[in-house]
Amino acid sequence: MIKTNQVTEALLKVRTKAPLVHNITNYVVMNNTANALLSIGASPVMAHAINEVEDMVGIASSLVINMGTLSDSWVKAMILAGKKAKEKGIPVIFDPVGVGATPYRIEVAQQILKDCNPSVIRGNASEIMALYNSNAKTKGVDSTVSSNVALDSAKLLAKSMNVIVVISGQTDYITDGDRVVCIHNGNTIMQRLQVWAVQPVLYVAPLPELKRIYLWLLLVRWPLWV
Ligand SMILES: Nc1ncnc2c1ncn2[C@@H]1O[C@H](COP(=O)(O)OP(=O)(O)O)[C@@H](O)[C@H]1O
Ligand SMILES: Cc1ncsc1CCOP(=O)(O)O
Repeated sequence: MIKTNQVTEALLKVRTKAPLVHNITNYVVMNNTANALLSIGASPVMAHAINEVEDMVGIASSLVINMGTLSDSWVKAMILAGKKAKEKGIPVIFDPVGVGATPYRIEVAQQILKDCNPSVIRGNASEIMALYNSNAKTKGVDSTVSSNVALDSAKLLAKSMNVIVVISGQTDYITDGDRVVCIHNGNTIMQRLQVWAVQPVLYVAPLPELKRIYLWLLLVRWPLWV
């Protein structure tokens, strides 16, 4: 059971410390991601140059890896940054956008899982199923099944990798493999627009108050984050 004061304290910590959040994220969501982080009091930075990602991780409080728009140099940067984050002991939040759609995305996602040891994985149902079972196929960046269909895969993935897995969809699920938290406030209009979830940590200002719980749960579970 999450207590209200834990939630308030976590949010206050973010506002007080304004932690630097290093994002390597796709071109589609980049701007919304920065604004969402700013609106909760964090300090975002987007950096994907191979020559600087390790230094940026060196001064960051967490690293977000979103593989929405991939290229070889971006993948190299993601791996370098992820390894450095692991070495430094800061959380890595992984959004395996479109995994299962192409062999390249499956290969990259598996490499990130192996090398970067994420603390949180956030995806839609198809992505979570494809991450757990690389034979599962997806169509693109949107899910072809509803979020409850992926719950077993999410739990098994969470248990086997010791991560928190978040499935977004009509109902959002958050699991550590044993416990499951459900957030029932989806709206089909949101499915028709890009970047509502943006990142695992970024349910913020323009959304209903309930969405913030999503963020708080993650912060409470990962106090090191801030
Ligand atoms: N099928 C759906 N029905 C109702 N709401 C949905 C549905 N799919 C997604 N949503 C809402 O949109 C939010 C973002 O989910 P998703 O589209 O998977 O994120 P993103 O666009 O970042 O990939 C969810 O948390 C949920 O509130
Ligand atoms: C349409 C599209 N194509 C590649 S990434 C992307 C957006 C994905 O958004 P999100 O990172 O919120 O899943």
